Amino acid sequence: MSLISISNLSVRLGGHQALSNVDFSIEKGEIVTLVGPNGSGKTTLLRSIIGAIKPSKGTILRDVDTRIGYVPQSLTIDATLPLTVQRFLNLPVRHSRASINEALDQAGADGLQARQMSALSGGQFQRVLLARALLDKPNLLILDEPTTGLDQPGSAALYRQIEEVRQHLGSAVLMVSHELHVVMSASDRVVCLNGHVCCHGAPEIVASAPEYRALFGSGTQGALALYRHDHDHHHHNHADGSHEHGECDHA
Ligand SMILES: Nc1ncnc2c1ncn2[C@@H]1O[C@H](COP(=O)(O)OP(=O)(O)OP(=O)(O)O)[C@@H](O)[C@H]1O
Repeated sequence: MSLISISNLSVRLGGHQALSNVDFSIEKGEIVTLVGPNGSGKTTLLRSIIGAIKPSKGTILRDVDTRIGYVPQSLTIDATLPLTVQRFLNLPVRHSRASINEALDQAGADGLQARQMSALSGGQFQRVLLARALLDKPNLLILDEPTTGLDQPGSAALYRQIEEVRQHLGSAVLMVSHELHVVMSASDRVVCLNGHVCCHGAPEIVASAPEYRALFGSGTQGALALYRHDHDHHHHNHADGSHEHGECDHA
């Protein structure tokens, strides 16, 4: 059975239709990247998978063996609140010192135990979030734009760390990424979301799809298009929210 198997998922948030009729699954050990413009429902899909958002329609099935580790897009910690890394990793559930040390080590954040959360650099903070996600030895690691706020070298280093973790744990990885080289080189599958699944498949198949090109284009313009998502394809049946793969239904 798939680690996660989603069918016909629709989510409404405060009167807004965030997701419509999404089918999606993730298998053991695979790396799946979610791409899509801002507001396209990527975080909503991830939060639905971890059970933080209740779907208005559809089903999300988890294999009994599925253990999820989740790294959120951002986490605000009150800077006036004294909170060491060690204590943060013991919330809400206490873990042994050995497990905490091991998780920090795997996340490349060894030695930060006694530091204040509010005093960490962006890269260290993301690594501590990664360590927290590793505490329960997940076989599915879910990361929502893990390199947000990091510069290029910091971001490359974090992706290397994630790859190391994946090899060590043999876990599947589901992540949102805006970084083209990561999407293209490090994913088994790419899912392009825009309220519905626009397009999905192996990176090279998705890359040749008009929907993907509308997102990525080429060069700098392509990187910008990722955020703009010039939508030059037609959505048949979009008004009723039905699923549409267009010319990219190769998966
Ligand atoms: N609590 C809420 N109430 C109403 N609308 C919401 C709520 N949370 C999210 N939305 C809307 O749902 C849509 C999907 O949001 P989501 O955060 O999933 O997008 P995203 O693809 O992760 O975006 P980004 O790339 O900017 O992180 C957006 O239009 C957003 O404004």
